[in-house]
Order: sequence, then C-alpha cells, then structure tokens
Amino acid sequence: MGKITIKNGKLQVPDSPVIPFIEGDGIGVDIWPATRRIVDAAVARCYGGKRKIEWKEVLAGEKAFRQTGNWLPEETLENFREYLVGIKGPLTTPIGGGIRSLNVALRQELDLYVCQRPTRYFQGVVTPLKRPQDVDMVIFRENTEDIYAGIEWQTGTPEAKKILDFLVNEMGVKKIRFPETSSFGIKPISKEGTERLVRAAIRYAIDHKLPSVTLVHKGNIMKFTEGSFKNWGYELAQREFGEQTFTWAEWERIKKAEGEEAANAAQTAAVEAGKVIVKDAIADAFLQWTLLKPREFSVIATPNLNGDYISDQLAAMVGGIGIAPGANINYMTGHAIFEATHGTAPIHAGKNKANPCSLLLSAVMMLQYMGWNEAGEAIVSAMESAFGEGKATYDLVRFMDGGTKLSTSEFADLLISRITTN
Ligand SMILES: NC(=O)C1=CN([C@@H]2O[C@H](COP(=O)(O)OP(=O)(O)OC[C@H]3O[C@@H](n4cnc5c(N)ncnc54)[C@H](OP(=O)(O)O)[C@@H]3O)[C@@H](O)[C@H]2O)C=CC1
Ligand SMILES: O=C(O)CCC(=O)C(=O)O
Ligand SMILES: [Mg+2]
Repeated sequence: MGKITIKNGKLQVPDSPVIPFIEGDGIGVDIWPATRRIVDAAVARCYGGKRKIEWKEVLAGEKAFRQTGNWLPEETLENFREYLVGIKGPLTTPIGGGIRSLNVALRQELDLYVCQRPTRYFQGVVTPLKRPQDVDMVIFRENTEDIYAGIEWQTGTPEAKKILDFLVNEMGVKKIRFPETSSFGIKPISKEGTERLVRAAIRYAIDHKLPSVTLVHKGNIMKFTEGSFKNWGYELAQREFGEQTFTWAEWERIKKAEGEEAANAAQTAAVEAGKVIVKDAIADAFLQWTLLKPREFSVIATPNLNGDYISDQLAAMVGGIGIAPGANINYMTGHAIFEATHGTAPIHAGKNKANPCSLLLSAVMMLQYMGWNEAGEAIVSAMESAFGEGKATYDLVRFMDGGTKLSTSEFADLLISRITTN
C-alpha cells in the first residue's frame, strides 16, 4: 500500500496506491460498485497481480450526513489532500435553498481549477446527430470562479437590501428593473483564474497535437468578466506559447496592418507549421456551431457556467450524459478528483439500471492520469465491443433498433467477461 505523490511535477504512483472514493448519492449506489468491479478486473488482467488499487471509502453527501451529521466531513477533504488522486460518484444539491453544492465545494477546497471533460463518439451508440463521429472535443471548464463562487443574496433579506443600497447610492446603478424584489449574485472572474485554465488547455492541445483551442465566452454582454476571459486568454497564448500557437487576436492585428489576405496567409502558414490555432466564439453561437460543424472545434476553454451547459450538450451529441466522463484537476499540485458529468438522477436511483459508463470513463481518465494506460485501454475496448453489438443500459438502448437492454450490473458483468477473456 502506498500514496501517490508528485515530484518535480511528475506523478509518482506506487504499485498499490490508496485511492479514496465517494460512492455518491442517488444512482451512486448502482454505478460506483459496477465501476469499481470493472476497474479492478482491468487492473488485475493487465498487471497480473503486480498492481492493485487499494480503495478507501470517504464520506460525503447523504451517506455522510446519515453517519456523521456532516455533509462534507473534514476527514474527507484531508484524505483527498493526502492521497492526491481520488474519484467520486454524484452528489445531490438542493435547488433554491439548503446546502450549497458539495461537488463545487470539493473543487474549491482543493483548488481543482480545471474541469476536464472529453467528448468522443462510440460506434454503435445512436445519437441525435447525423455524423456523431465528427465530435471529438475536450472541454476545459474553469472550476473555481464565476457565479459558482456562491456569492449571492436572497430577495427580502437585510443583505440584499444592503447590496441594493450600495449599488444604487454608492455606485450610481440605475438599471435594476425591479429593485425591491431582486435577488443578487456576483460573478468574479480573475486574470490568474483565467490564465491557469487557458494555460492548461493550450498545453493539452500542444501535447496531444490538437488543432485548436476555442475560448468560449459571452464577452459581448459581460464585458469585464467574460470579455476579459477572452482577452486574458489571447494575451497568455501570445506571451507563453507564442512559438506554438497562432491567435485570432494576431490575425486581427495583421489584418489591420496588412489586410485580410495577409492575415489569412499567416494563419494558413501557422496551420501548416502545426501550430495550435487559438480562437474564440460567443457562447450562444458556439452552441449552435457545435451541432452544425463540430469538426471545427477541438479543445474548448471556458468559464464555469458556460462549461456546465456545454458539457451536457456535447454529451447529448454522442449519446447522453450516461457516457460523459470528467476530471477535476489542479495541474500544479497534482490533486485530482475524477467524476461523472451527470448528477444523481434520483428517479433512477437504486434500480440497477443507470449507465455506469460516465463514471467508468472518468475512472479510465484516472488510470491514464496515473500512467496505467493498459488498464484504461482494456476497459475502453470492452465498451467499444459491447456498444458495437448493441448491448448497453436503458438510456442508450432506447434509441437503438434491436439493441439489448442490460442492467447496470449485467453491463458490468459483460465488460468484465470481455476484459478477462481478451
Ligand atoms: N457532479 C455532480 O455530482 C452533479 C450533481 N448534480 C446533482 O444531481 C441532482 C439531479 O440533477 P439532474 O438535473 O436531475 O441531472 P442528472 O444528471 O442527475 O440527471 C438528468 C437525467 O440525465 C440522465 N442520466 C443522468 N445520469 C445517467 C446515467 N448514469 N445513466 C443514464 N441516464 C442518466 C437521466 O435521463 P432520463 O431520465 O431521460 O433517462 C436523468 O434523468 C441534483 O441535485 C444536481 O444538483 C448534477 C450534476 C452534476
Ligand atoms: O454540483 C451540482 O449539483 C451540479 C454540478 C454540475 O452540474 C456539474 O458540475 O456539471
Ligand atoms: Mg452539470
């Protein structure tokens, strides 16, 4: 048994690392055991007993509250801090009141500033797109700022009144349409927060030889928050990755100085030289373009709320949030918590029917992060063969003609049998 550590920016992974996990609320009871069994089978198969994950349960959410009276015990945070790499099932967040999101709290407490969510198509899965195979994007969603900071005041409270007085009397704000009944929220977006996210996105595109990074923002309306996100992103690309990127800001500069033809020629030369094109798109237009011309987008860097919406849309484009994985990562400290894109899906909880693939593919990302690529590949090829034969859980089979609907545990059994016989 050992701890994953980081040395000179490189992860040091022992053969039997302790990995803390949160089972999760709702469908967590269905998808976590399935994921764990499949991961253990793949690791056993690929490393013949030399490597093994020592799972350590830590509590959060409803299970934590039932057992300890605390939704997110300090001990859980300490475990994630100490063991560096962990994984979690989904956790419930009540709407309009009650506790704030535990998912967001974990990301903020551990400063996991990148929410990384890759979206790819699996042959055999039926989707709303004619050419889902054109979808191959990785979202880099900023994970610690924006309206997710939770700075908001409920209408009717003394705090909301105080904010209103401040805005109207000290800041000269005149445009609040219904001031007396308004709730208020604050959206902080910083230069450092933007830069570390965009840096990680560009580094990923360079390392994986991907063609572009698109900064997705709503900077025409939120000029100083999302508009600055775009400007800071371009400035960082030019300052830190000038040799490896070509930005649309640079294209604009050349166009102004030398005309559009020269700007286009510079961009063509950059593409031919294998540089990453750093461009931007306004979020609403971007969402329609992802459906109409997905091949134009590769790595997406975007503030928190946009990233949340984009994640579920891109997932739907390849079959649904049941197969959309994710990771929350601090690329400087190495801390990472892998988690599905979806939530607790309460109407399906405890019925042994939910799709484990989102959490499972998050576990695959974790194995890749640890350098245990063979185990990750074994899981992905078992999934590919199951989907290729039309075998899947209800969420995917409902769109297939003649597919075979499997329960969560049957699907896990199928994957394990494929992994162990391959
Ligand atoms: N990171 C996290 O822990 C997250 C937590 N949440 C929380 O989860 C709770 C429920 O949120 P909700 O908005 O309903 O979103 P969910 O993502 O939980 O579920 C929405 C729908 O997506 C489909 N779905 C989700 N997961 C799966 C799966 N594994 N297999 C098959 N289908 C799936 C189901 O659709 P269908 O019924 O059509 O089959 C489900 O009804 C909330 O408290 C929310 O705050 C939400 C997102 C992320
Ligand atoms: O924390 C939550 O309840 C929702 C989070 C969410 O939707 C996400 O991270 O994608
Ligand atoms: Mg979401």
